[in-house]
Amino acid sequence: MLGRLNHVAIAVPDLDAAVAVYRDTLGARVSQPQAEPDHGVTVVFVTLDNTKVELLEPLGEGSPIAAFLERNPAGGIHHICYEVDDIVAARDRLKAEGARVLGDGEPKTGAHGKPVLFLHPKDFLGTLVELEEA
Ligand SMILES: CC[C@@H](C(=O)O)C(=O)SCCNC(=O)CCNC(=O)[C@H](O)C(C)(C)COP(=O)(O)OP(=O)(O)OC[C@H]1O[C@@H](n2cnc3c(N)ncnc32)[C@H](O)[C@@H]1OP(=O)(O)O
Ligand SMILES: [Co+2]
Repeated sequence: MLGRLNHVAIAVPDLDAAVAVYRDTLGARVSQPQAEPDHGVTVVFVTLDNTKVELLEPLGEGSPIAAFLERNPAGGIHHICYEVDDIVAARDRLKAEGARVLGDGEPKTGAHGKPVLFLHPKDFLGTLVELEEA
């Protein structure tokens, strides 16, 4: 079911400071910040040869990453995103196996303009998993 690793996401308290670390200290290619109000985050993508790193800063009230940053004030790895060919088929298969799909269970449009879903970290070895349709 799983395809490529699309991105690893890092939640950060200060996006400008995080961009400086990746762009200036690590010498990586970084995108412009992209507000994603439907997801409660602002995103910057770091493009690597084989995958991406997604830097996430909370946006607005009730951001889904707010509690994570309260527990990890310096930031930390927040989720891992895998590509799937058919996100609805993947969701239905995972639900049938007892995995919890977060939110209302319907795919939302993610930062790449493609459908995404999130799976509960307690069902996946303590790691929040995002699925993105390839
Ligand atoms: C930009 C769009 C998109 C893209 O295209 O890439 C994105 O990436 S959007 C990214 C932000 N959106 C989301 O993360 C949506 C899905 N996430 C959620 O709904 C919530 O974050 C959550 C997973 C339900 C957790 O919310 P929280 O408020 O922290 O809930 P709890 O406090 O009840 O936590 C329950 C339990 O799970 C542990 N936890 C929480 N977050 C993580 C995590 N990121 N990784 C690992 N474990 C996590 C938390 O510690 C609790 O554990 P216990 O204390 O042991 O109960
Ligand atoms: Co993501």
